Amino acid sequence: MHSLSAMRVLICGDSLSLGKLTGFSRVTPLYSSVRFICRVGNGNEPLTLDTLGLSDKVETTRGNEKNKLNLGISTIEVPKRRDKKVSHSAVQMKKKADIEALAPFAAKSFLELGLPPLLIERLDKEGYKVPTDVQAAAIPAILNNHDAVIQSYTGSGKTLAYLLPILSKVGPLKMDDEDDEPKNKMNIEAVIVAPSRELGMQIVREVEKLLGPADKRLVQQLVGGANKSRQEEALKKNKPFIVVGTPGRIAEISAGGKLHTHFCRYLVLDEIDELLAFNFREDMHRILEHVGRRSSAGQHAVNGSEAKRVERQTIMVSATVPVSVIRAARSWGCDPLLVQAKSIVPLESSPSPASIELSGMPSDSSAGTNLQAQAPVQSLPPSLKHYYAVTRIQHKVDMLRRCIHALDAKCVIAFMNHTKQLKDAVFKLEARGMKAAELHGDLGKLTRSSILKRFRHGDVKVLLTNELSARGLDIPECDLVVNLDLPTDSIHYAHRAGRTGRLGRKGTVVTICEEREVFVVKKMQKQLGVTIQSCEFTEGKLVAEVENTVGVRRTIKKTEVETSGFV
Ligand SMILES: Nc1ncnc2c1ncn2[C@@H]1O[C@H](COP(=O)(O)OP(=O)(O)OP(=O)(O)O)[C@@H](O)[C@H]1O
Repeated sequence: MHSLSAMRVLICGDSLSLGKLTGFSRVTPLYSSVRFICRVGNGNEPLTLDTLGLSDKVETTRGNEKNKLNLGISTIEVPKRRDKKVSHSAVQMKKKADIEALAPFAAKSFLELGLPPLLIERLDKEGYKVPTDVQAAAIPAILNNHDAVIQSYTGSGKTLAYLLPILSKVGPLKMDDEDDEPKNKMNIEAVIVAPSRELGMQIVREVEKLLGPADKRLVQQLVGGANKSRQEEALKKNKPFIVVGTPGRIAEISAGGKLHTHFCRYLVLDEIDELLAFNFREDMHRILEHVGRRSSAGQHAVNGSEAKRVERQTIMVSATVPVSVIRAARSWGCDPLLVQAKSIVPLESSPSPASIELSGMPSDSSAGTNLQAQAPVQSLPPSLKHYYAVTRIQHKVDMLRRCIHALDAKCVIAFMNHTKQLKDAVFKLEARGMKAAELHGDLGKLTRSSILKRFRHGDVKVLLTNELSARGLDIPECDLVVNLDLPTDSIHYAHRAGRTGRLGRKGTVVTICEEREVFVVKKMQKQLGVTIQSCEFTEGKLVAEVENTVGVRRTIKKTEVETSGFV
């Protein structure tokens, strides 16, 4: 039997404005709701990536006891938005029915999550048999119409965590009982925003895979750098129900009147903390104001009154969720939930407990935008091994080469901070017989995608790149990430590092730095809650230094490191 162990009541109507956060104007929720959450023990073992034959040792910051709890979520609509009070007993009366809507963390198959048969068939065909933890948590929450912030470590399957519930409700794979026709045939039903073209195209490919060859035209990419007129023609001709793009291009086509998103049901903001960056501000403003918004009379505001917002579902996603995201989510969404692997909690009113737990450090309650103070403790895959090696600046590329040999790495991403240095590093590696290529934003879209293709296919062994490639890129074969320049903070470290060790695979991250930079590595180690070991590359081997319990340094040869499972 389930036993009720906790209940919370949350009244919607956050007074925090987005303008305070990012300079955007306020986004007003259309309605208010009271949502209550009942945790019940279910006695089942939660699903882990072990069931996929992959390791998953990450625990949520809420502790083991809470990880074993399941969560029932439900919403009672309340007529008035801000000040209507709902009695505790009314919430309790609803409680029993809501327990039915538990997120099945222990799901062993996609069927258990309530996905439609056609979609499950497609998943099966593509080799997706078992949901990951974050998918098992997020899919029921989104299917139950909740706004959500999805946070879990890099490579844990967040893309399908939001795509699957959306494809269950709209498009050709949707459930039988869903409306057959969108309210307006020209209308887009889901908009997915990503901060880079590469990530946008990767999401498009994922949707295309699931839709299959016959229906893949029903997803349209709207990424920058590509031909805008062609994108507009495709929108008109193919009438896609879902678009995926970068903020600039989506906003541009929308402003030109070629993208009809007023009736849109879903807005997904992938890599939300990156989308909050200043350079996206105006485009994001337009997207948030237009997607899923319409006036009560057709498309226009009546008597100058502000257009009302329809019940758009807003889903925000990232491996790192600093306070700025929590605040934006409260402002843009309606009673958003924080969905993590094996944990669903409401984003409660300030101070923000979620971000405190994520950081493992006290929250900056003032501006809430100090990313460096918000360490992404849960953002790194558990399978990753971290090292740093000290050298002089002029020897960094040579050390990279020795590092690749020592680890016998097959597919390497090396990060530098300045575009100018990339070419030089490529030249040095190629001169030593190592296939390398540079990837950065100054290259054209076609060049970028052709380089990525060669890298994915193994024709290029080392990809030298900058921050452009740190977010979201999924190259499962990548077995080594090297920081040739230090990332700006621990959040950037986490996203760079997350290009390897995806979905439980082994991966190694090596930061090559100067002696004077070691303290920064130590600081990131502390913020991230991982061990970044000092190492050297000698005689073709990685020689790691470990500190024993009494603080005396000793050196272990690579063979020793291997036996203890470090590499
Ligand atoms: N249920 C599943 N079974 C098998 N493979 C899966 C499953 N879900 C996702 N994957 C694969 O796992 C890999 C990582 O997924 P995805 O890119 O969505 O991770 P992510 O959490 O979004 O990472 P990041 O934070 O870096 O963006 C992809 O190759 C994806 O195809």
